[in-house]
Amino acid sequence: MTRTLAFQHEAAYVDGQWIGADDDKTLTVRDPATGETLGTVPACGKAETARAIAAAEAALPAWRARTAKDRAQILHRLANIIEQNADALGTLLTREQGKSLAEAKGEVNFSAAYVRWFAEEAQRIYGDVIPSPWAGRRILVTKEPVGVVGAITPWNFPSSMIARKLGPALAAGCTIVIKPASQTPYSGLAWGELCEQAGIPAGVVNVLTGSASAIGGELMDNPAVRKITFTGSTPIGKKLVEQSAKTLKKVSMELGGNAPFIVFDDADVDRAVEGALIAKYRNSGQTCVCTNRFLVQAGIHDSFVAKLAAASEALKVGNGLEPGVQQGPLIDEKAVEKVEEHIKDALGKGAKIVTGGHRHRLGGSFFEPTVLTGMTPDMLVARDETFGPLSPVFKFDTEDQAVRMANDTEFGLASYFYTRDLARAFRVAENLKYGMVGINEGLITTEVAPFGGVKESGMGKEGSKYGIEDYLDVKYVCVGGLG
Ligand SMILES: NC(=O)C1=CN([C@@H]2O[C@H](COP(=O)(O)OP(=O)(O)OC[C@H]3O[C@@H](n4cnc5c(N)ncnc54)[C@H](OP(=O)(O)O)[C@@H]3O)[C@@H](O)[C@H]2O)C=CC1
Ligand SMILES: O=C(O)CCCC(=O)O
Repeated sequence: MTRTLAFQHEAAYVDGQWIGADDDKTLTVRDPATGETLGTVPACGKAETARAIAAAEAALPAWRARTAKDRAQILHRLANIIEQNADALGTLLTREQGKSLAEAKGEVNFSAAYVRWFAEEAQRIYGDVIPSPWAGRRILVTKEPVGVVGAITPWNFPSSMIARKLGPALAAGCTIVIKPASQTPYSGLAWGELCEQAGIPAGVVNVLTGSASAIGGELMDNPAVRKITFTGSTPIGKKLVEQSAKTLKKVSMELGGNAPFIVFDDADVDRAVEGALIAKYRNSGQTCVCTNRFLVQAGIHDSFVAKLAAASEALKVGNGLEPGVQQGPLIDEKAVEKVEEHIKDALGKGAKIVTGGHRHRLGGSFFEPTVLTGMTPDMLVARDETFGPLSPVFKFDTEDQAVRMANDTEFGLASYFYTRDLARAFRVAENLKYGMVGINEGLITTEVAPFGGVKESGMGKEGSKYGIEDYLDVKYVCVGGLG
């Protein structure tokens, strides 16, 4: 096993063992900032996945039999270990993903926060006693772990997307098989070492890298897996829902978005620009809750655009390991091509570049933070998630028009708007067909609130008291013969 960075494992973690692929095949992992090869990970397939599922199934009875307090203590220990190693885990994350070290460490600490939150929730899995319609009987409701969970996670948050799945799964008494994204597998494999250090028994957590279709296929087909949790693109999410229907598993899907960021004439424009920067450029625009469309009311359009452009231009682009860098590279060349395609399409239909618009002089997959104006609904970016540092500004006149434009998408994940009018705040929040709404705030993700979308952005919630429900089955017990 080669190991150059702390927590960098070049092996999959199955049943408490570090293993290679059966055929010794590997995948290469690159640093998106330098193009340098970081190392390899096993290219596992169906057989290794079946063994991981069998290990998770074997570990299930003992794990679910532990007291909630015991599971909570272990999860708190896991959170402590993550926090103690935030620097090393953050560095590993920046190397494989590209985001700035500050954001990477923030993500790692956020992982710890999820684990800690669910350590607490483990102890609040309450049932009910329902008033019985029959004399001599009692109606009890209990909640039980669903069983083995299959988790598939993306490259944009290679640590925290695992935390929001592993945390509730383990808290509920489930065991888990995780497939991290192939571009960022090390932060996923690091969970193996973290769980080992926390004393989580072999088989409770398994992490496999390799072929998405082979690992995913086995996770979907194997009847022992009772729940699938996925974060990634909508087309793959739909495919997994279809595949998992053969064995009728519970599913949670955190899929794509097309977040509107509406700024009304009565907004505090400086506050809106501050929120816009984080809602747009966090992780270089590569989050599913990133603003995809700015909708700005005519009266403040020009001043908002001028301030947003100045702030976008001032962002420091570079290798995420360098001090002060705010914008790392995009994940790969394909991601850059998508941003270019959206810009080219918009310019062809009449948009204007206010700032940026091109590949960054640093080369590779670095891209200039970009602001476009003169946007219209027929442009690609109005429908399709850019997943990059592109701020397209659409102008509107009335509140009704803004809400109509915001809702004119098949997605429904995050939305944001800025206003100082209280009645408008409630009206617009209620009319936005989104799972999450930020009013006068551009960063709303927290472990204590329910994260999730409606429409084609998916189903299920992660984080909060709701986030554990998908990992539980409700059982009704009727006790008779009580006289
Ligand atoms: N909601 C979100 O947070 C995310 C949204 N996206 C959106 O999706 C676009 C494409 O990104 P991309 O990385 O390709 O997203 P994908 O949905 O392809 O990948 C997400 C995860 O799913 C896995 N996967 C891919 N194909 C299958 C399959 N057939 N069966 C099982 N698992 C599979 C991937 O594995 P592998 O890495 O091995 O291919 C990865 O672990 C982005 O530009 C963005 O718009 C992307 C990432 C996160
Ligand atoms: O992009 C995602 O899938 C999750 C975003 C998490 C966050 O907002 O930190």
